[in-house]
Amino acid sequence: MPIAKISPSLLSGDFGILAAECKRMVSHGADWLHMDVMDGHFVPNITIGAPVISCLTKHLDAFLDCHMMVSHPEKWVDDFAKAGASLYCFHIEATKDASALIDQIHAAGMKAGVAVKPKTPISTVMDLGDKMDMCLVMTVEPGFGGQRFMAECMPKVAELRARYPNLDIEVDGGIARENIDAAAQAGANVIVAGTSIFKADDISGTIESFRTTVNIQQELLANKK
Ligand SMILES: O=C(CO)[C@H](O)[C@H](O)COP(=O)(O)O
Ligand SMILES: [Fe+2]
Repeated sequence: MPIAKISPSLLSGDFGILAAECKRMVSHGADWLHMDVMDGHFVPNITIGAPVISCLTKHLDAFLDCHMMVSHPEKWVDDFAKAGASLYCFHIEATKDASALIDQIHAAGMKAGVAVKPKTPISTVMDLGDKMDMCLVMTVEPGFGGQRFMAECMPKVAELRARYPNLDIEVDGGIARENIDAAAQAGANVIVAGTSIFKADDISGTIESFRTTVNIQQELLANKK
């Protein structure tokens, strides 16, 4: 049974003090740290690249969940591996050979994730379930934080969970206390949240409530089988 992993999105943090923001999230109970990498081409925004990850890993020892919103994801695998990224999650829409790219990521020593945009059918990644380490089902159009959660993506999570009971399934975009139940009931166990965590009055309590909700639902799903 996959356990909850809460991965705050640093996109909502202060990039001027990024290492301190990462440490702050870990001190509040974050399991992973979600790093949104945007190239201004795959998505209409630019954030950070491998040099920033490389600087960060000198200051902290944390699981870096890198969400690669980039065209040509094959190009950056070695740079991110050298920089100390833990998980390299590319978009299925950005590559012609996802299976070969997963092999490349594994050979470089990272875990491999595959992301799908809201309008991309889950069938595009269904056969990769035994090969990838994680599937990211986007719940907003990638590119910006602070958008509305798209509940209509939940059937994709449920379909993937039904076929792969042990796969890490991540949801990303607009996740908050109001919709964590829907995400967890569908079967998501890796929760990305930027706005709702960074803006919370009680950050530790928010992270803990996401974790509890996911773990309860995972147990229910496991007992249903
Ligand atoms: O991938 C992303 C945007 O493309 C971010 O991870 C995501 O939007 C998280 O921020 P928020 O919780 O504020 O929506
Ligand atoms: Fe993301």
